Amino acid sequence: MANQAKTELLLEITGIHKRFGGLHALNDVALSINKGEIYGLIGPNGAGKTTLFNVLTGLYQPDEGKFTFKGIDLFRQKPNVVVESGIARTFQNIRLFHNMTALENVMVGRHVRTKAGVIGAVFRNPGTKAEEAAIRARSLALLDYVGIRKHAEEHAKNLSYGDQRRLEIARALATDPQLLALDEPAAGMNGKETDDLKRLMEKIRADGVTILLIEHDVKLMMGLCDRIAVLDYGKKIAEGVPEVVKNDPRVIEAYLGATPD
Ligand SMILES: Nc1ncnc2c1ncn2[C@@H]1O[C@H](COP(=O)(O)OP(=O)(O)OP(=O)(O)O)[C@@H](O)[C@H]1O
Repeated sequence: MANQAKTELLLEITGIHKRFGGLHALNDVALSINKGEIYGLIGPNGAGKTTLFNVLTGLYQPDEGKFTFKGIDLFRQKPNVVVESGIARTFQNIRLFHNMTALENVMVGRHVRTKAGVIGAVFRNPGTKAEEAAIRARSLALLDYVGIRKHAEEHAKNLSYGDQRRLEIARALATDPQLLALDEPAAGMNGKETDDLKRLMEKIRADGVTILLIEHDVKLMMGLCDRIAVLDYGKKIAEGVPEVVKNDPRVIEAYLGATPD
C-alpha cells in the first residue's frame, strides 16, 4: 500500500497574547504544528519570534490564550514541565556551561530523563553509577550524531562557534524531545557550516523529531521548511508552504523587502 501522509497535530496555540508594559509583543497568535514537520518562523527584528519561543518553552507566561502539546495543556506551565512533556530548545545566544566539557554539557541535558537527576549525579552513590554509565554512553552517541564526538573532552568554550551550536542541539536532543525548537541555529555560520546544519536538521526530522525553527537566513528557510509562519509586530501575517509565503505581498512588504528572492 502506498504511504499515505497522515497528519497528526503535535502542538497547537490559539489566541496567544504577551504584553511587556505597553508593548504588545504577541497579539492573538495562533499556529499549529504537525508531527514530522519542519515548521519555520520568520519576521523582521523585534517581530516577536523569540518571545513566542519563550512562551512555548515556559520562560514567559502568556497573558491569554491556549497552548496544548500532544493534547496536554501546557498553558503557563514551568520550563521543567515543558521539557518533560517533550519540547526542547536552543537559544539565540548560545547558553552552554563553558567550563564543562562538551560531554558533560550533554550529560546535564540527559539528566532530565533519569531517576538520579543532577543531584544524584553530583553526589555519586553506587546506585547511580550504572545509570551514570548509561547517560555517558547515550551522551557520547549524541555527540557522534551531531558530528562533534572528537571534541567530547574539550571545554565547551574552546569549541568553534558552529560546533557550540551543534553541542546545544545535542544537549537539547538528550532530553528525548518530540519537538525541537531552534532559535537562529545558523547565526554566525559560514556557507559550509549552514549546509551541514541543514543536513543535520533533515536527519533529526527523519529520525522522528519535529522541528520548529527561527532563522533569518531566508534561503535556508525556503529550502528546508514544510511550512512557514511570518510574524510582524507581534501578529501572524502569513502562514503556508514556502512558495506561497515568499510571494505573499504582506510578507514582501514586511520582511523580504522589494525582492522576494
Ligand atoms: N523581557 C522583555 N521585556 C520587555 N520587552 C521585551 C522582552 N522580551 C522581548 N521584548 C520586546 O518584545 C518585542 C519582540 O521581541 P523578540 O525578541 O521576541 O523579537 P524577535 O522577532 O525574536 O527579534 P530578533 O529577530 O531581533 O531576535 C521587542 O520589541 C522586544 O524589545
